[in-house]
Amino acid sequence: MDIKYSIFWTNIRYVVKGSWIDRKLGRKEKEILKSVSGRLNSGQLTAIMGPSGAGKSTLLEILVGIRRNGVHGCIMYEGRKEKLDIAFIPQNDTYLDVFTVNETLLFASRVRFATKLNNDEYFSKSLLIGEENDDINDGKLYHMNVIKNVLNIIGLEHVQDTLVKNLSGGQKKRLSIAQELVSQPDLLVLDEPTSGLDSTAAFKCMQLLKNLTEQRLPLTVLCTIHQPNPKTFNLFDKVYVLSNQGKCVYEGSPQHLTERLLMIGAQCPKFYNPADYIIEVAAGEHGTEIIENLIEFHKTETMVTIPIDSHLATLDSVKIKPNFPFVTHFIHLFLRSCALYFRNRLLLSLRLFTFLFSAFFLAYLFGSRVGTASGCPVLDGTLSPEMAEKAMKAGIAEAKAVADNMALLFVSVFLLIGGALFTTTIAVIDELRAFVKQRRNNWYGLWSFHFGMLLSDLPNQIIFPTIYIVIVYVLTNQAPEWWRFSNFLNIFLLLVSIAYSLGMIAGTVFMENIVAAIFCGPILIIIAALFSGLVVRIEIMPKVLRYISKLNFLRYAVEGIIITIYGYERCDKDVETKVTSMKQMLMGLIANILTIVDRELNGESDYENNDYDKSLIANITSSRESYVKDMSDAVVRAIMAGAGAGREDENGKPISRITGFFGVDDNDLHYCILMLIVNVVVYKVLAFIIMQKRCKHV
Ligand SMILES: Nc1ncnc2c1ncn2[C@@H]1O[C@H](COP(=O)(O)OP(=O)(O)OP(=O)(O)O)[C@@H](O)[C@H]1O
Repeated sequence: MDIKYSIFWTNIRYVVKGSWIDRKLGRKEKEILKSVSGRLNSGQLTAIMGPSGAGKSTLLEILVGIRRNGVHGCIMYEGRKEKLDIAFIPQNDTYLDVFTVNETLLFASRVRFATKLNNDEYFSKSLLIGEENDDINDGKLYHMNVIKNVLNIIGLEHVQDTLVKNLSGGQKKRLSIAQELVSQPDLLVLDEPTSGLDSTAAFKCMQLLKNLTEQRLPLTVLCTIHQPNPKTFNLFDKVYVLSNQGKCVYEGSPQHLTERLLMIGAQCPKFYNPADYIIEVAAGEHGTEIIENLIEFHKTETMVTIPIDSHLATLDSVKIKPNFPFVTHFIHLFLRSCALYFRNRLLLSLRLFTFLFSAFFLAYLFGSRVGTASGCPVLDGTLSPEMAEKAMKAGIAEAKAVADNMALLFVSVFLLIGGALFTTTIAVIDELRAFVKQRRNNWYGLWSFHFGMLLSDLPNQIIFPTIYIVIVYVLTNQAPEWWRFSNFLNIFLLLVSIAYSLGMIAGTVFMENIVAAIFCGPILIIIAALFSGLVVRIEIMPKVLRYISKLNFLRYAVEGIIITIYGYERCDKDVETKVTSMKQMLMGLIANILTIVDRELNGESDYENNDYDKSLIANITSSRESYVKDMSDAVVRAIMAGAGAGREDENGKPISRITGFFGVDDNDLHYCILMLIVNVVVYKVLAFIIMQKRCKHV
């Protein structure tokens, strides 16, 4: 067999230190792999075997570079090939269920082909297409040919138009292999490709891999396998067996295994599967001596000989690190995200429900008059005992209506935040799991993935919330001014955009635990609500918490919405005229009363001789003008406050009582919007950074 390259690992130790809490609790570090060495030759089908928990998957992940922390020893490469393209297929591969087999492969072929074109140094025509169809300039034809050939090799032609979610377990495993084959990696690494398959399906899967190493592709395959049946076991060119102590007990061909066992004095019983026997030995079922002997034998045998003219380097340095073509990948990923968006019926229905159905329902529930409540004084401009009674009742009714409207606005805030946050969390987890594997296998980069997803979700972030806001604003008769509507809409769109980023962050941080990711949503919303001034007024918060509330995007959204709806002269001229007229009437009334008192007092002789009364009269007379004005202003304000609606600004203009209740005034609006924009940018950048960091370590 022509060996083009080898990968060898020497004295690999893997130590798990445990978390900070583990260390504090005195839990010791755990050595999972204890100085294991071995070799992988190109063009061969190699299996790592061993009892459960021996460290098979761990070794595999160390070799492909997924696990780095706690790894000691070295992994080297020797051969003439400059660069090595390694594809890793995890045990539980992730699929985008809503695509067909053909679509899945077409996407894989397109993005990987674009990468190859962008990295000339390792571009070569696909060996998967025949001579007659090798026109790589005819993109569509090229991909069709690649897919046709891969499907033929893998044996999935008959299900090419089947949705991935409808494939059997074995077919899914084949699809995983097919996705990687379109780009012809040099080394295909698979963690338990036969798990969940019956022995016939497992044999077929391994036979396929064996054929790949022998036939049309110059492929090398390394995989882990549990307990292959004899037929499957004999397919391997080499098996590498780990003991339950994390040490290698055998490295060599399956056919030589019984011979080796004999050499150390152990005998595989007749009619017994040698694979089963060596696993029993490795698990310690036949005593420790036999294991020790096998380990010793392997140690003396593992003498790595390197040809003088070979290219020797660390495996890391020869792994391909391609430059990704951003624009091409962005287009493919954008189109894929759009297709995912529309094919994911559950999410689409959830979004439609959140934004459309609930808009009509809330408008119906709150009624068409709820938005007309302005929180302004409801005095009728006359001064009479009946008026005071009427004003009191009207004021209370106004206060209740305003409270209803506030409830509607806040339900809308939480509905739109929740809708964006939850659906994004679910969608991100789905796409991110696929991304991690595909990124690891050099399909495409984070930038194109992130922006493709971001852009494909823009309609969701703009169109649905806009429809919701239009329906609610119009049907509940909110203030009929264009600028108020557009401000209101903008604030909600900014809010949805922030919620989208939060959903991304929650989905990214907890991508391995969907329950935790979903649970994060309500927690985030509750914390934001607590510091928004909605649940607890900012004024009564302890000073430290007041500062914290300044970091809260929801505070700016709530204040912005209140000013937009109730600020900026929401109380119209009519209200102002009525209040002024009432004040004047009251002024006249008080002035008349005082004049009567004045005259009465002057007519009494006693008062002429009494110094106290004289000064009283003088006081009343001299300060009458301002006194009467202040008095009437105070009485009208008291009526307004007592009636539960409306108040005055420092210039005596009537304003909605809601802005006062929340301690905001008109000048804060631009600041609120600015802060919301800042929050949008901060959360978007944060989502990207977290995604970058998170995907690096998965
Ligand atoms: N990060 C970790 N922290 C603690 N223990 C770990 C960690 N990773 C792996 N282990 C332990 O290392 C051992 C080997 O795990 P590994 O998954 O490699 O076994 P395996 O041979 O592939 O088993 P199986 O065949 O059951 O999949 C197990 O005991 C596992 O619990």
